Amino acid sequence: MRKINVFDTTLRDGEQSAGVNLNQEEKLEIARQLERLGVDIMEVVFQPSKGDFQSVQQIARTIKDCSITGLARAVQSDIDTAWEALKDSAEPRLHVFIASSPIHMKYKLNMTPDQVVEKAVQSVKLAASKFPQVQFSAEDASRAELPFLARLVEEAIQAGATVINLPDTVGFTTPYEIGNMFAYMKQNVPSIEKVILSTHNHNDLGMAVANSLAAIQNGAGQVECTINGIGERAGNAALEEIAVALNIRKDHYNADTGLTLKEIKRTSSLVSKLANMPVPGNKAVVGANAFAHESGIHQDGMLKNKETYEIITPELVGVNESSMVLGKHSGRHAFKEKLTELGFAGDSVQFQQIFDAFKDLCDKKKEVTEDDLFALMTETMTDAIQESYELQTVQVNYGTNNIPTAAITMKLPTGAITQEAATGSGSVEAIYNTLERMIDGPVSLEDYRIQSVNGGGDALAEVYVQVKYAGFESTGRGTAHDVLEASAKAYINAINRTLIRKVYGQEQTNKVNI
Ligand SMILES: CC(=O)SCCNC(=O)CCNC(=O)[C@H](O)C(C)(C)COP(=O)(O)OP(=O)(O)OC[C@H]1O[C@@H](n2cnc3c(N)ncnc32)[C@H](O)[C@@H]1OP(=O)(O)O
Ligand SMILES: CC(C)C(=O)C(=O)O
Ligand SMILES: [Mg+2]
Repeated sequence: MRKINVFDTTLRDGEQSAGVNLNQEEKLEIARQLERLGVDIMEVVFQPSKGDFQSVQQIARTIKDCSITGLARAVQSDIDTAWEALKDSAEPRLHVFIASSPIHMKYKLNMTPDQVVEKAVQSVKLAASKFPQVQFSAEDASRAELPFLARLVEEAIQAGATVINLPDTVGFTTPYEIGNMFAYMKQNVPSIEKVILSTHNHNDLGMAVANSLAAIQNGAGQVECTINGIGERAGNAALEEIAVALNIRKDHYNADTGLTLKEIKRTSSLVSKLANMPVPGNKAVVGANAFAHESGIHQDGMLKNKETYEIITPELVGVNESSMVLGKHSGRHAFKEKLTELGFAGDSVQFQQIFDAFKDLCDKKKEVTEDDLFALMTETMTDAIQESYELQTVQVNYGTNNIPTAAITMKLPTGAITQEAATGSGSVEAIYNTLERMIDGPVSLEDYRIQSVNGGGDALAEVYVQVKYAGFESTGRGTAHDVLEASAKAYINAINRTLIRKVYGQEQTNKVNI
């Protein structure tokens, strides 16, 4: 099995993402996490500003378990500044680059190919006189002429480079082409075996990871990448995708990174938060949906054997567990599983009724949550349950000069009709004090909210309550044209729901909001 060195450039090329600007503490926090992840090399800066300079020195002094590198143009002052910033690190390293494609040499550098070779040699020699490890990058290598590229690389090796990087700077190449470029170097650069070959790919055509893997297959022993694939323009190759692809497909690549993969999710979240770049839900390996299953056939497969639809275990990359999202594509197996998880075991007649209600709800909502399900279950069961409280009449006597008094007639779960009256500081409290007397046991009102369902003078009042009763917390709703009647109904609805919980054996600690 070949060991592939991971060269993380989140703090250099990643920070080149439009809009990303990490401060000193943030950089150090990311560097520490990259060390925990186990990257081999961390590129932390290019041309440090005053603030950056201190940050780089701090990282260089703090991080012990991986090599720290800076980036420099083929310019003496860049190399000197990088040395000052990095000389205290455990294994200082410099990455020197110069462009190698005709378009870059002619228009950007205004140099001939011979001048580029000369500059490259001078700067690699200078870097090698200071740094124990020197990497040379032929910028825009994927658009360079191969014979010239081979000459430039050979000269850089002769000058003292220990790593040669062939970047696809503008994300232009394809897996097939990059494979050919690496194979060409192996065949046409006499000293190639003395160095480690590195690959560095951008994602302009969405092929950065595929190109990195193709380069590895064709001899690259180092891969340059960033967490979450952040970086200049469309970004760099995503570290987590490369590392997991190599790990899962060892059979195919026969190569591995040796990273502590269970640190991946944490690293991704940290970088996303500090760089203020949200990770798309469908992003491979670290997206919120990477281990979420929504459709019935997949969920059924997952319940029978997870390997039917999951090639990566969530635990491998530090995600707690995969999830089944209930939605309009879900089937009976997943639905039943969820109900069982919630503590309901209903018989088959009820199950079909609840499943139909669930499908109706899916037409109205994008995602059905556990709270929705619990509401659905309790509503269906409230209708079905024989033993429940039922409001018959409510009458309230209210006046500015007398104490509000409520009188209520109610059918009890036993079927008996009973009447009761009580006072309160307001009409609603009078109703609730009366109901509490009629219900067996103390009830604590935790929340009460009221709203109108539709505008106008004949609007319906909707009341929402949350109560604690018989060791359970439960919610209830009631609607009526009159707010007092709606209040009484909501309260009774909440009490009936706790009765259902008792019947269906919900854990007493469960709290479900509707
Ligand atoms: C592919 C990459 O990702 S390369 C890294 C890109 N990252 C960055 O540029 C971020 C940091 N950059 C900076 O802080 C600034 O651009 C600096 C300090 C490096 C240079 O700033 P300035 O001196 O103002 O120059 P500016 O950025 O406008 O232009 C770049 C100059 O470097 C030259 N140059 C570019 N690459 C190289 C190289 N590898 N070796 C030598 N010179 C180079 C350009 O030809 C241009 O030179 P010119 O001024 O003679 O025309
Ligand atoms: C500095 C080099 C390696 C680079 O970032 C690129 O070519 O994309
Ligand atoms: Mg780059």
